[in-house]
Amino acid sequence: MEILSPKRGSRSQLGHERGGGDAAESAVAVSEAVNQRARSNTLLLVANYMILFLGSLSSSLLSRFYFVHGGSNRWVETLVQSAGFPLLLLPSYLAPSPSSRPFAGFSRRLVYVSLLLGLLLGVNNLLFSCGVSYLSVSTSSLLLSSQLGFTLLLSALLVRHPLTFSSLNCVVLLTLSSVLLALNSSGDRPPGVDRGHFFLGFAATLGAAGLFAVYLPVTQLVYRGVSGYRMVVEVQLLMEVAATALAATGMAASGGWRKEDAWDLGAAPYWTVVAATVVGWQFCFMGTAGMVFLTSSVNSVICMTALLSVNVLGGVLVFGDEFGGGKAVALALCLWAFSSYLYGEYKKKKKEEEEEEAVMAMEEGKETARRESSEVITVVD
Ligand SMILES: Nc1nc2[nH]cnc2c(=O)[nH]1
Repeated sequence: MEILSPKRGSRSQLGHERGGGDAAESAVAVSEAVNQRARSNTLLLVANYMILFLGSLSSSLLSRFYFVHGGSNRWVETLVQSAGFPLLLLPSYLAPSPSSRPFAGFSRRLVYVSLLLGLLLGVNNLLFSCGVSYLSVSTSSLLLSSQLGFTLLLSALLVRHPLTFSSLNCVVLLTLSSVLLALNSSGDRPPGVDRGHFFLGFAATLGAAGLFAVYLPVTQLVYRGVSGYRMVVEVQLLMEVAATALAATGMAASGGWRKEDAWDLGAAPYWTVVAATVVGWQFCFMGTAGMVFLTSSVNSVICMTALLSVNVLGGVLVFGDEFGGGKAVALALCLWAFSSYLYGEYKKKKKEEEEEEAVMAMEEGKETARRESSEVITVVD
């Protein structure tokens, strides 16, 4: 997985920290510094994978729970995806940063770009919740898997992401897994959804897949201008403020937050589900943002789409959905695609680190030799 520029160490800084000694000693110091940096990046990455996994699974199951128990307001399902943005103030204040003032590194342009991207995310959220409410889980998973191909293409165009065998192979296998999942879905059209609404859900989900494929690489471009993880959280916070404003305006225009008469579990479970969904979505989107920052938009969309299949399994375990041979093969295909992709990327990253370490050690060796020879010349003089 490529680790983007903000995490790379400064060679001259690392080299001069020792201030003298022989080449071997300096090389060890350089190697230690590189390893330390790699270790903390890996830790952050693993934490992000876990956050994304928890967020995706919980938000998917809770959204399903909401609709299963009579919830029907698509604006509510749109709003909950971003309304938890104040929670991001927590990691924003906890994240280590050279500057203590929040949003200190923000130019006016970065604020505008973040808000604009947030509006795009808001439209995506609305389309996504329309799809979830009108389609079965497997049909929406199938349609959303098209975001893999779109993102691969747009990332190649916008951020010059290299098309590797590992990523292409994974995209093809995950797409096959989703097709298989859809072919094995028993009730394609959920009860109570007429043909018109079914096709509306179909078009909305394809729209969401397309918008997400634009959102991810553009976000990756924006992250080239940020100084660290804390700024990533702050960009995400601004995006979600804009997405929330969009959802709140839509909800107000459609009559505000009305009591949902068809809800069959009472007020306390209703608000508990809404609150838990808000938290779940924050995990999901922060996991995605961190993944884009630490790796790439392609890696991020691969993780999100692989999780769609895991969410289908969650539906089987929690809601007792049918689990036939087709779903089992689809899930196995998905796990195989994802784990072979991760392994391929891990090997690539290891090789890159070794190469970088070798180059840094060589440069450090040259620098020490140059310093020693100039000291000899001074003594002779
Ligand atoms: N378009 C889109 N929106 C999402 N929101 C949360 N997950 C997704 C996803 O996989 N695709």
